Amino acid sequence: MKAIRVQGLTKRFSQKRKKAGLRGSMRALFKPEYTEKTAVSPIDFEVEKGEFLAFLGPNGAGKSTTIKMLAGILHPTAGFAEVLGLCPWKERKKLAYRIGSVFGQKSQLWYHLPPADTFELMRRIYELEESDYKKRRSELIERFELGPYIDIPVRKLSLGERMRCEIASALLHRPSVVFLDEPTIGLDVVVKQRIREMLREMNETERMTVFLTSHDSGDIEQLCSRAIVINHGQIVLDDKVSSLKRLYLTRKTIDLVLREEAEPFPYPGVEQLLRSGRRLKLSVDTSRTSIEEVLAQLVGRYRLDDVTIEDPPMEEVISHIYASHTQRGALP
Ligand SMILES: Nc1ncnc2c1ncn2[C@@H]1O[C@H](COP(=O)(O)OP(=O)(O)OP(=O)(O)O)[C@@H](O)[C@H]1O
Repeated sequence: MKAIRVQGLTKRFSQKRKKAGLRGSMRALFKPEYTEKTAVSPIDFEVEKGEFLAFLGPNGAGKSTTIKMLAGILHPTAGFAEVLGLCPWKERKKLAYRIGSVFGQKSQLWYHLPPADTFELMRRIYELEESDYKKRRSELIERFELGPYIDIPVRKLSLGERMRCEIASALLHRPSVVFLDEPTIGLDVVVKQRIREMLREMNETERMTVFLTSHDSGDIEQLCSRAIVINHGQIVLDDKVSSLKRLYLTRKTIDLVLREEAEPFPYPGVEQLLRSGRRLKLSVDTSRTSIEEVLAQLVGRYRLDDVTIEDPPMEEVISHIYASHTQRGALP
């Protein structure tokens, strides 16, 4: 069964243009000029119930605009969408009871109050029955390990603690579809990993459909089964994450700080990006050699002070997709 259906969904924004200076301001006031910006070109896709979908793209690609249309916050310029059988912008209120959303860059918790108070507000907004609410609340507190934070004002929480509370608060009313817009942004590796585990568990145990946008290829690799890549408002790829990994997520960067001056590290499938003082930065082609193998070699050869492993930026993945698709003539 489909949780989300989208056909020809389009959003164009009309933007007022204003030249610099007082003259420009006067002109814009009396004779405004507008330009049209296409944020989302006609796009089509479907999401199965219980699917964990990655919706990817560089900055300004149209991800948030699409989510806003699917959540009923924005009216599209054209096209059709159905979320849980409802038209988001026509049946927004009805849909709100069945979906949840988390915007990593925008808190939904009251800043000066503890998360427990926002939970209580959510209970009222969603008209949750007292006993069911209490059961769900304890379940989420346990699963997201919120015990120590639930009664502390949000402003005093770390980003990772706050994010766990944000996600739990969005799940209080047991939504069937959840939109997560950059839920791991700004978090350190350990917290990111913990949040990923929690999300995976929720998706598996509750068969919740998750629509995730992220710039972090780690989120996608570890959580999602399918990925849709959007760029300039157009879908450029809709495929299994396993194919995305095999074809496009084939590079990782290892950044090392060594105890001694860095010596060159010639190794098949490894390219040296930087060697300066004690710093060595390498790019690993994971289709040729595994990260584990390279790390084992590095540990055997050098004494290490620090190691960071990074995924390629989304822009790089997109240009890789473009390069291979345009070669085949599949993209404009
Ligand atoms: N209210 C608006 N008015 C005019 N243009 C807008 C508006 N909202 C978004 N846009 C434009 O639409 C395009 C898509 O924006 P959107 O926020 O959907 O991108 P995104 O993929 O979510 O980017 P990011 O990853 O940076 O959040 C951008 O060029 C943006 O400037």
